[in-house]
Amino acid sequence: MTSHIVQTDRLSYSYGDRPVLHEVSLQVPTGSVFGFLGPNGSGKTTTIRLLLGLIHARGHRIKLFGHEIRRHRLPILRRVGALIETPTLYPHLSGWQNLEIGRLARNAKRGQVEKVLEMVGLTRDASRKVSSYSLGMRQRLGIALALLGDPELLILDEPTNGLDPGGIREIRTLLVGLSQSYGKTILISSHLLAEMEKMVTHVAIINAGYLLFQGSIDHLRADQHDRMSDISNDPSYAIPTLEDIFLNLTNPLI
Ligand SMILES: Nc1ncnc2c1ncn2[C@@H]1O[C@H](COP(=O)(O)OP(=O)(O)OP(=O)(O)O)[C@@H](O)[C@H]1O
Repeated sequence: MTSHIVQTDRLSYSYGDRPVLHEVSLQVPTGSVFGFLGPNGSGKTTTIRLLLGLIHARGHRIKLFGHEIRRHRLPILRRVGALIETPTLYPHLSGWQNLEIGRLARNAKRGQVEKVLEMVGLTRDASRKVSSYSLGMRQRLGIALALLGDPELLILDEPTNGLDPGGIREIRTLLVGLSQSYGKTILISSHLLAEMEKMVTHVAIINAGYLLFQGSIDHLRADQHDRMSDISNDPSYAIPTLEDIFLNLTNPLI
C-alpha cells in the first residue's frame, strides 16, 4: 500500500489563458480524513476534477494509489467513489431503487445496496421516495452511491453545501464513521473551516490557486501556535482555530 493515496507534482491548470492552479503538490496520506480547504473560487473543484480525470493538465502526472491516472484511468476509478456537490438522484424513485440503478451501472455485487444503506444510516428510509427526503438524507444517499463497489478512497466536493447545522452534523458523524469503522480514506473539500476542524486528520489550505499549507492538523496548529506566540510575545497565546490560521496564512502579520 502506498503511503500517499493521492499525489500531484507541481500541478498547474488554466482555463483558456486564465491560470487558476499554480504548482499544487498535494499529498494525501492513506487512511486520512483530508480536508481540502479554501474559499470559493480558490481551485478546489478544479483540482478534484483533475484528480478524477474529468479534465486534463498537459504534461502533469497525477497519481492515485501510486499509479498515473492518465494511463490507468479505469482500474483507478474503480477504487474511487466521488460526489461532486449535489448528487444526481431520481426523486420519484425510492432510495433503494436509486442505489440499485447505481449498482447495476457500476457492476457492483448484489447485496451492496443493503450494505451502503446501512453504512449511511438510511436502511429504515430505503423504501421511501427520494422526493420526501431531507437535503441531508439526499446527501447521505449521494455518499451511499459513491460507496457502491467498496472504494478505498472517497472524494467529496463540498458535500455539506446548503445543509443546515443538523444536516452538517449528520454528514460529519457519517464521514468519521466511514474512516474509523471502514478504513476509508476521505478527501473532502470545503470552505467551512470550523466544521472541517471537527473531523479532519490532515489539511491542505489553498487560496487563489496556491497551496499555502498541507500536513496533519496537529502539525498545523503547533506550527501556527508557535508563530502567533512569537508575534504576540505571549507563549500562552491560545491554540488557534482553523479560521485564525487561515486568516493568518492569507493575510500574514509579518
Ligand atoms: N469551466 C470553467 N471555465 C472558466 N473558469 C472556471 C471554470 N470553472 C472554474 N473556473 C474558475 O476557476 C477558478 C477556480 O474555481 P473552482 O471551482 O475550482 O474553485 P473552488 O475552490 O472549487 O470554488 P467553489 O467553492 O466556489 O466551487 C475560479 O476563479 C472559477 O471562476
